[in-house]
Amino acid sequence: MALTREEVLACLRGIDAPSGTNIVDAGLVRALQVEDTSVRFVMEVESPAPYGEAKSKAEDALKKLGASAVSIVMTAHSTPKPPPDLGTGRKAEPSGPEKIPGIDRIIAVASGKGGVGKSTVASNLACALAAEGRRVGLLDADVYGPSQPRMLGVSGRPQSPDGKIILPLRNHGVTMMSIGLMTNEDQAVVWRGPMLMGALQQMLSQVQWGALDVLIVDLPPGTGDVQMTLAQKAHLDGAIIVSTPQDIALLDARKGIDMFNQMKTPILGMIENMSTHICSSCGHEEHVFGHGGVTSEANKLGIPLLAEIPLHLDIRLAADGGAPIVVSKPDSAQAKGFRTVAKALIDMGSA
Ligand SMILES: Nc1ncnc2c1ncn2[C@@H]1O[C@H](COP(=O)(O)OP(=O)(O)OP(=O)(O)O)[C@@H](O)[C@H]1O
Repeated sequence: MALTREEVLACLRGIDAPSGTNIVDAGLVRALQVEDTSVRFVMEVESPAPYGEAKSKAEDALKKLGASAVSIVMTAHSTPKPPPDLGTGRKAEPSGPEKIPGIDRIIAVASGKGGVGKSTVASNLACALAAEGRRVGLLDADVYGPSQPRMLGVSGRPQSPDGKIILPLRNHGVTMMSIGLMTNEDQAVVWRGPMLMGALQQMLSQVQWGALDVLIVDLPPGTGDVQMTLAQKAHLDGAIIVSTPQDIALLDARKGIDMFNQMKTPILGMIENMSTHICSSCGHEEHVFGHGGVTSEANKLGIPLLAEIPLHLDIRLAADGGAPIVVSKPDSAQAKGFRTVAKALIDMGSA
């Protein structure tokens, strides 16, 4: 049976940190994501060794509670190649949402569920906006599955000449930074500063973005701490919600919309991804995940439907190959939806 965030937190309150306080109240549980029976979170610790026992107890307790998959990532010092000093390793200081100097607008690309194509949409939108002449940044804030380095075809570690400012990477006209570029490839998150949330804030303020018309932020799926932190720390000009048409994805998308409404972030629109499938050999059209679900949901909620993006092999191959479809086949029917959204955002004054 699906677990709720409250059940998971209550369960984790039964696990003590070495200080004697339980790991939730000790502030160690961060970026908690509960999806059906899968639970993921980050334990923010200075050094992992003393917390190993608490981690395994938490895993056992969550499995007993009914979790089918548990992923707990400890933030810790990376030994072989320390990333640049991102500051003092302090907690994000409490402050309200702020405009980031040099960045005119910030748009979050979000989804309720993982795997619906949020990162594919974010990278194609960023490249399509760049092709329209906009100055575009892309921040990959998906701490669990950073995929933008692969999608934009960039690799290598960002340089930090003075140990403070981080120089982002650039490809296809897009300036990009990803948490994935600051970690070792086989580790989900290893951060020198102990605070993941502080790290997100620092990515916004210490990365040398230059002057941008728009920064696109690729969020982790769901409605967790990263989303909240972003909305609290940065002035978000709008959110785009990506969903596949089937009910279960829409149900989660609705939660995302609710969260943005509560945070007073305007929803610019929804995108239905994997809308129709056209067979690349025979041209037959079929609706793998149903069709029109997002359109009717958007109508119901009074939110614009920005595009219906087909499920097409070329979109996946382009994303995996490091040159999104709007770059590799800009005139194709598969690229059209993304390019239309980019133009619409510019027309609305949102990008
Ligand atoms: N319209 C599409 N046609 C074909 N393949 C697609 C399409 N959209 C996304 N994909 C593929 O589906 C997979 C998941 O997409 P993506 O990583 O963008 O999802 P996501 O929502 O960002 O997932 P997560 O949040 O879990 O990282 C990728 O392999 C991507 O290439």
